[in-house]
Amino acid sequence: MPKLIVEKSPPLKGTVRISGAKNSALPIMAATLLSTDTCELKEVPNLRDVNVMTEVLRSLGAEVEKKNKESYDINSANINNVEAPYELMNKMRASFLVMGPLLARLGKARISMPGGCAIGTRPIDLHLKGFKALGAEIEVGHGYVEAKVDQLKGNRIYLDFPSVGATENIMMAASMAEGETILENVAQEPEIVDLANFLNKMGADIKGAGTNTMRINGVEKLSSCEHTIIPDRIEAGTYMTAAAMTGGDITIENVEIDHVKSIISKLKEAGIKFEEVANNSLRVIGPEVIKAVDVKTLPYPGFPTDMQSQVMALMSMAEGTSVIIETIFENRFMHVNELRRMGADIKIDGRSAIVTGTNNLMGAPVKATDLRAGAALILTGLISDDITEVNQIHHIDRGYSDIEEKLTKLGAKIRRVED
Ligand SMILES: CC(=O)N[C@H]1[C@@H](OP(=O)(O)OP(=O)(O)OC[C@H]2O[C@@H](n3ccc(=O)[nH]c3=O)[C@H](O)[C@@H]2O)O[C@H](CO)[C@@H](O)[C@@H]1O
Ligand SMILES: C=C(OP(=O)(O)O)C(=O)O
Repeated sequence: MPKLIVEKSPPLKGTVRISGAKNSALPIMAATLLSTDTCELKEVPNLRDVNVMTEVLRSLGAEVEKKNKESYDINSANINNVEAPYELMNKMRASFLVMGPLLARLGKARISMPGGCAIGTRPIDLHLKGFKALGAEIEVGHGYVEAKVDQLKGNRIYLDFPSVGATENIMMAASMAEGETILENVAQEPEIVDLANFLNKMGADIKGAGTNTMRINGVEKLSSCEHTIIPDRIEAGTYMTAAAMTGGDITIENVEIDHVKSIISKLKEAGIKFEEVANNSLRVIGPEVIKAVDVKTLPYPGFPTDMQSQVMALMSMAEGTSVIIETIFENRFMHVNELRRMGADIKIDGRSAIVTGTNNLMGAPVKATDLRAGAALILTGLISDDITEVNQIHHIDRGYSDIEEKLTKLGAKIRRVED
């Protein structure tokens, strides 16, 4: 199994370019199933999850051509299969996002139920509530969700929680339903806006994306379009944290500054300096001493749960004690045990982690329990004495394009080895 070897590194210096957002690319790739024409996607990140979504689309009958490292042509004119089996679902939860498009396009879908994962149980009740409200009959059994409908019909739907995935799945289905759908208490993440922009370019009629209410007028047909995926705000936040922890001075290119406001605001509070150097470029300067700050994860525009473990790594070396509260996922503290193995002083009390900074962090063999946990361990490895060996890096490859190349270019000591 490959692993990453990370050594104590000098302050990071130089420029890093952020890739397209995983959490935009995946729903947008699923949304190409709605089109009877070719969709051209640019800035698709080079990730394991994108490869899995490619496999899922091909298994449904779509033609997916990878034109170069980050551009794809996808044609779903002849999709002919409505089943996403366990073998594919099991590789990536976001595969469930094909359910809405399949229902809208073919009136049927049979999708393996996504299980929980290292960060929580992650139910799909809100997705199903939305499909039912649009007129679909749903049956759950033997590990599969089966849905069928003659014609989806617009409705008024209120989400009990602004789930990102449920918002995306329902908006994709509603974009080809008969009549108007009013979707309330929806997620407002930038990736929702990117998906709405993509669907609208294909001919959909979606208004209000980025607010808590969307109005979707169903259309009969969606066609071709060209679209560039927005930059990954979590990847950007991770490199900001790397610069902060190493006391570095780096420029991050291809970052949508509006999308990282909550991250910048928290990092500024901790003493990190930022300068907007050009359109979509940000200079990040790490201070000599990081100040402890409290963090609470929230739906966008609040502080993202996908940055919680990285900011915990930062607080592990801060001056003072911070409280980090995770409100989105009930079990997203698996990285705590690994950080403790590296000398971090962290106590858990329910959904809160109390982190007391130390300057005695030390390298150790550790495992990435999930994608962002892996990022936190790499970050901690950059400032720890001796060598950190990060195992189970398939999680990291799900969501960080070329991470060791990008970090090496900034002066980090990191390499991938095969065991
Ligand atoms: C591929 C992708 O875009 N993944 C992101 C997406 O995941 P994902 O779309 O799975 O996250 P959700 O916003 O749906 O989940 C948030 C919370 O809602 C709960 N919930 C969700 C759906 C449902 O039907 N019922 C229910 O109870 C979940 O268990 C969780 O506790 O948003 C998360 C929250 O910002 C991010 O951490 C993930 O990186
Ligand atoms: C939780 C994440 O992703 P996913 O929803 O794909 O598991 C993440 O990107 O941190």
